[in-house]
Amino acid sequence: MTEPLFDTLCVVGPGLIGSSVLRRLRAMPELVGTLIVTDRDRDVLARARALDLGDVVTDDLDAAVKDADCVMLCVPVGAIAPIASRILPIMKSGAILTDVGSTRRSIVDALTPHLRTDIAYVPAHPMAGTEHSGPDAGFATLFEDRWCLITPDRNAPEDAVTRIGAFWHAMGARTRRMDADHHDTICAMVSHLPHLIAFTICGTADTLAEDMRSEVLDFAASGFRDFTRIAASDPTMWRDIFLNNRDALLGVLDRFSQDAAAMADAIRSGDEETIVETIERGRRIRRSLLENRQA
Ligand SMILES: NC(=O)C1=CN([C@@H]2O[C@H](COP(=O)(O)OP(=O)(O)OC[C@H]3O[C@@H](n4cnc5c(N)ncnc54)[C@H](O)[C@@H]3O)[C@@H](O)[C@H]2O)C=CC1
Ligand SMILES: O=C(O)C(=O)Cc1ccc(O)cc1
Repeated sequence: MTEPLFDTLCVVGPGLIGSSVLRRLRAMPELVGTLIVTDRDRDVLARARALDLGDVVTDDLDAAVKDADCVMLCVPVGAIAPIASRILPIMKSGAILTDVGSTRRSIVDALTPHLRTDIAYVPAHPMAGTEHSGPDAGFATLFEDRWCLITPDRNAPEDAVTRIGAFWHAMGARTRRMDADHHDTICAMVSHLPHLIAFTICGTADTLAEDMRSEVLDFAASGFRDFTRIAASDPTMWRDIFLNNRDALLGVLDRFSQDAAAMADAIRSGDEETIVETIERGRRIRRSLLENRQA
């Protein structure tokens, strides 16, 4: 039998992401010895127990983390640094601290003064999720064939980075290592801006006159429907993402606004060439995305 990757893993926050990790681990008992689950919400803990997500399910954060070989924070971005700074002093020497947060730089900056030389900080962000949240929303195949972006602290030992990589491969993901700022720029473009646009477009539809608004919903074709799926995402999670990735997000939003204004100009002036070119570029991007997925 192969050695487990971690004797004891503690998941803080068994919501969509945490419970998906735990479900997969339940199906691969050889990967981790003991699973400890903690959350600040009693209802979440009751669901975690009912779903049999952990060997130990407790509301005592300190007790949950102190003997773990790896602590994985699966809480909203704004809660990561406060929890990490509280648990770092009591974590076991040689343990790994990781989180699945959707943003990096502000967390790293807040955490750096609290880091210990004998604990490796190796965040890993799975680029997979849904608009649902909570322990019941998770599923074991969520990470299959999806990317997981690993952004290790520069003092993290290679062995710890390799372990976290192996962990996410076992979750079914492909991994890529990158630095925090690069991560934030990429995610601002591929994830945070699309969510911002989805929330905004639903708001725009909602501010239409009452009679038109109900027609928008009655006749919603796939375009608007796709936006509403994304716009159904959790407000706390996305508030934290927007505020913690402010600079990168405002940067791509600015570029997007300029491009939208250029498209408006082209429509106003009847510039067919620019309109067709812009649409064709979209089609090319969609095609190459599908080809990459098949590869
Ligand atoms: N939802 C998604 O599609 C994805 C989310 N992420 C990131 O993963 C993290 C978790 O997201 P989800 O699983 O969607 O959230 P979720 O809302 O489903 O679960 C979060 C859990 O954290 C708990 N929690 C919140 N504050 C806490 C605190 N101070 N102490 C202890 N527990 C606390 C909540 O009670 C909840 O059970 C976030 O940082 C998010 O940015 C990453 C990839 C995809
Ligand atoms: O549901 C969707 O379309 C998503 O884009 C899920 C998602 C949300 C946040 C992330 O940091 C990564 C993936």
